[in-house]
Amino acid sequence: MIKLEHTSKRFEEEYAVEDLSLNIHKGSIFGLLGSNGAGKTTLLKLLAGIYSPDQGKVTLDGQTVYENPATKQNIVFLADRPAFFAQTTIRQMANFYRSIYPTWSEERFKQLAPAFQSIDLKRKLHRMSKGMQRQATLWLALSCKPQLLILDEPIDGLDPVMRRQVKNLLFQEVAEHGVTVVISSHNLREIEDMCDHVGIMHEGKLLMSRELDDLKLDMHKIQVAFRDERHEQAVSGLLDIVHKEQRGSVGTYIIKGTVEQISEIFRVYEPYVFDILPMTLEEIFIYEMGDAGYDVQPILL
Ligand SMILES: Nc1ncnc2c1ncn2[C@@H]1O[C@H](COP(=O)(O)OP(=O)(O)OP(=O)(O)O)[C@@H](O)[C@H]1O
Repeated sequence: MIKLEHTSKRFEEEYAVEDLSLNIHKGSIFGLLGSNGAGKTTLLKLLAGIYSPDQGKVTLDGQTVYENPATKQNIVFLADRPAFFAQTTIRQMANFYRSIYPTWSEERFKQLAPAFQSIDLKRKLHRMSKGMQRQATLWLALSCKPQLLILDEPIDGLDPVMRRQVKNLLFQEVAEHGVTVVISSHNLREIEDMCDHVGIMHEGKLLMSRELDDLKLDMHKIQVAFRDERHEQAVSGLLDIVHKEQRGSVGTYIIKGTVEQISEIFRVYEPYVFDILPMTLEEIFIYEMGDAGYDVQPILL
């Protein structure tokens, strides 16, 4: 379990992360969303033990991360801009990683080679394209067999085939080795595809952290047309309505609650239209955050 407790990080007088508490469970893929400057990279660097918190603490399985080599050996952080020693090949970087990660697995490195077959082991990393460098860093990271894999914008710069490949590799890591993955992204749809938990950051704070399935079960879009106007007033008093739009006789409601609870209340009045429509994660966020008092569109899009 990764735990941040009332953690803050300032640069000069400005908070990049402010009084942030968060638990990330082992074996989950946690997606961190937020606009530019929200504090995502700073949070990832706190998790990786690259930054020391100004206040609060960051622990992995109860052990402080910062300045704790024994814990940091279990963590790999891939920055949004891959960094290598000048003039090195992936084979040379692999030797370097092997020297600092006791869990490095040469067998795994070889097993993964077919997934990264476009990468020439002898080519200098600084001569590779950005997307190829990303692939190379992921290959090295997975070969370290970390407990915690922290990825800053991992999909950025990859072509669609490689995107799918990376997603599959991450799913496989979680399923087979119980790795915990934390990913930052601006892209809600990528996060929806890959993650089971999601957090939204804004101005250094965590606005929301939830399990994706819970979010989807907790809010519904309903289209309804009543037989009598008074029925609408009657149900309004019984439901947690987040948003409502009326077009002619058909109303579209966004309502919090389970499908069963909501359906039961509407069905009492036997409306002549009653449909439950699918909601995208983007819509769920917009309404959920709107309900909490935030206009989430500029935060996410
Ligand atoms: N090393 C640093 N020195 C000074 N200020 C910094 C430093 N790193 C981050 N900041 C500031 O902290 C705030 C959060 O930055 P951070 O890079 O964590 O955001 P982000 O959500 O990752 O942004 P982006 O999506 O643009 O990468 C910003 O205001 C940024 O200017």
